[in-house]
Amino acid sequence: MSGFIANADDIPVVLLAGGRSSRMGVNKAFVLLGGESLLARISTRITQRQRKPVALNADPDWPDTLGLTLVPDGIPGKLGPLAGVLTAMRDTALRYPQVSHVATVPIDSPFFPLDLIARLADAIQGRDDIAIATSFDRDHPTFGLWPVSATADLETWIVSDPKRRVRDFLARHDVRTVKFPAVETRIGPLDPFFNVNTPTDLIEAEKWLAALEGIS
Ligand SMILES: Nc1nc2c(ncn2[C@@H]2O[C@H](COP(=O)(O)OP(=O)(O)OP(=O)(O)O)[C@@H](O)[C@H]2O)c(=O)[nH]1
Ligand SMILES: [Mg+2]
Repeated sequence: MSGFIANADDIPVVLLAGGRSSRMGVNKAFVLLGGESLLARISTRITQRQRKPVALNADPDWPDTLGLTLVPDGIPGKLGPLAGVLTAMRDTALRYPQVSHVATVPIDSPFFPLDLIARLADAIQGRDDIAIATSFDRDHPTFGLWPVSATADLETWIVSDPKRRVRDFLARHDVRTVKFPAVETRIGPLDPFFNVNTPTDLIEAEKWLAALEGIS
């Protein structure tokens, strides 16, 4: 579809926190980085550029949403990150019926680019396009813009595909990838999508945070 424009200001954001945090051993959203929980950091960072209220995809008994609207998965069984994406799409269709896309941002990447949603939105060329972030030649599909028009396809695929690999779902759609550059720090280049999955990652994230002080 030509002439389609995805306006970043119209795109709602859903933070993804519906995983098991099995590698961290405790709920990742509440581990502290620089004295602040990952969830609080991500929430503050996203609201710096975000106009619409931000929702949180997490378990229904989540202890503290920090004022974000809680949107638990509708399908049981913790079927992986795309279960969170599906929840985001469904919630968007319900609450913002005019909107073409929803953005997802996981709660475990505290240095994600501030221009993330604007740049992903710029890459969208049609109402049905997906846009995902890449850095250092790696895709980061949990940082994505997802067309609400793909909801039915994801609903069917997620309960029928035996492997549920994100790249297999992406292969069913038109995907735009957007490259984000490394962030220069005092100790070298940082991948803006540095991911905190383990206690060791958290220690490394503290180093990056210190190396960024006064920079971003
Ligand atoms: N809704 C939902 N989100 C998920 C699910 N699995 C992972 N996610 C989210 O997808 C993002 C990437 O997942 P991971 O980094 O592997 O996080 P995780 O699954 O909590 O951690 P591990 O158990 O250590 O793999 C995180 O923001 C998770 O919260 C799921 O089954 N349902
Ligand atoms: Mg992760």
